[in-house]
Amino acid sequence: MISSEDFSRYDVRTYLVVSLITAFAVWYIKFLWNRKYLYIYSWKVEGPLSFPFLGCGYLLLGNLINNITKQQAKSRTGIVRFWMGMNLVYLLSEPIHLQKVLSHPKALEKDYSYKYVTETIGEGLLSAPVNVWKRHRKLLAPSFNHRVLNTAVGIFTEYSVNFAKELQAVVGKKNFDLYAWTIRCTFDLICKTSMGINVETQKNRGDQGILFERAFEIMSYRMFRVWNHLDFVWYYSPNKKIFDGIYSKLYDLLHPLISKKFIEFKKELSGKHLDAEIEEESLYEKRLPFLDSMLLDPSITEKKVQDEAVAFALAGSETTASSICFLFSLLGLFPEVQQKVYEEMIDILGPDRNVEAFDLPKMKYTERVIKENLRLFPIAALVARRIEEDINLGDVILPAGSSVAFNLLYIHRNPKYWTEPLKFDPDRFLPEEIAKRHPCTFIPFLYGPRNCLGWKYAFLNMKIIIATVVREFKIFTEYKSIEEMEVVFHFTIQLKNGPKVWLERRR
Ligand code: HEM
Repeated sequence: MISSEDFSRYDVRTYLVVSLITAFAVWYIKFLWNRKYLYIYSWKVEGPLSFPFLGCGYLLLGNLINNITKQQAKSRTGIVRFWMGMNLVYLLSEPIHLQKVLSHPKALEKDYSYKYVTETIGEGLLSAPVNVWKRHRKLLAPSFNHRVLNTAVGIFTEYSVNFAKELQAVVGKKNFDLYAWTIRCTFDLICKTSMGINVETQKNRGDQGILFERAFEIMSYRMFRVWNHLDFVWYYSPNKKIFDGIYSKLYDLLHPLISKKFIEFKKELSGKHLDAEIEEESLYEKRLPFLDSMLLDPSITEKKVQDEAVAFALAGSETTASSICFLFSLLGLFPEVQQKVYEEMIDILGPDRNVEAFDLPKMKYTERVIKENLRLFPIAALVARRIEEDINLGDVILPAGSSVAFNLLYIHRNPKYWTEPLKFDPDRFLPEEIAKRHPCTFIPFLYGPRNCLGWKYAFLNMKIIIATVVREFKIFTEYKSIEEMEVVFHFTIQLKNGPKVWLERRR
């Protein structure tokens, strides 16, 4: 028998549940109504099946980049829309669309998902909101022109020579961990050139750089596995603990050194009048580590410099190291290309001379090889921006509040613009061939005002490493074709089964 007390308790519970459901339904309808224009616009563009709340989240499971590429390959218009949770995202691939959006002043803000990058590594250029980004980019850009970069060639050479010496230890060893060896070199280099700090991971065989691969993997879990967006899920996830461990290793290494530098620099500058022209000129005359140009701004805080240092350490070392891994596999796969690179280096440098700044523009064939490597394997393969104002692409309007994403792997292998896209052919980058293509068919460093700040640095770094290594070693790989070189996406792309290379001494 149900007593009257039970009955009223039951009544109250029902009342509470019904009220909660009604409140949620009202909130949800209002939420949908406020965003109705997003839904109306989205219906006009083709895209995969999506579910309430989850959107097309199922595409993000498994091999994310492959799943997205398959969807794009089906598209007739070059625009695919999909819902990432409640976020409307347009995937663009037509060069004219890319050019318009990437140069648009209201498409400079990074996508919502970068919030998780900021939460984990702070507000560096990579993920900073536009107001912070503008100021920092202006301060840092002068350090990344050819003239200033050339002042650092001696450092790049010294570290690359050490890299080649270190590699002697793995000669003949099949499937050694090339990434681990390479990132020690690129990490030491970025710390030295951008912060003026000797971290010596190459000498000590340190693991800070190696951990970045894992850090990027975890960061992409946070961004693309939508349940990790819920703070309480992330907070208790084992990945968070691993990430925090990696971050604190990096922080413990960089923080005291940067802190000391910050205090010394501010002391040195106090009372001095800073003239913009003198500041820039001083970069050429007395080589300053790149991040020092930030310290010239009296309003800059130590936290901002720390955030930028971490962003540079990640963006500047991991990308170049991964790119070198792809490149070495390709040089192993195409020995005739490797031979031509070797001959070019012998022509320019002879067998023993170190690279100097004036040698770099002469490395024309090697530059084409680097570009063809970046076409086939664009390291930062998936990037996204937020649309703050409606952008009209002709047939389609990208509504304010939506996002755009660019799958560079698809753009760079699109058969509409690249004949035999899986053929490794550096001569696609002969000047006369480049002239035939739209500039946005090849955008490994993106395009427009928020492109990669370090692209010239990356070329310089890669050219010097290649010049040093190919004169010492012949590179081999177990891969038999480019099709076999399957990639996985972890914020950057990596070879699923590693570079599979080994080295033999040339002399
Ligand atoms: C092969 C090497 C590299 C590739 C393929 C690459 C690619 C990219 C791409 C595609 C972006 C845009 C990311 C986005 O919008 O989400 C980017 C941004 C950036 N990269 Fe690179 N990068 C490379 C090397 C470097 C190096 C060596 C540095 C530093 C020395 C660097 C520093 C940066 C910075 C600071 C940004 C943020 C720029 C901004 O928002 O203003 N990158 N990079």
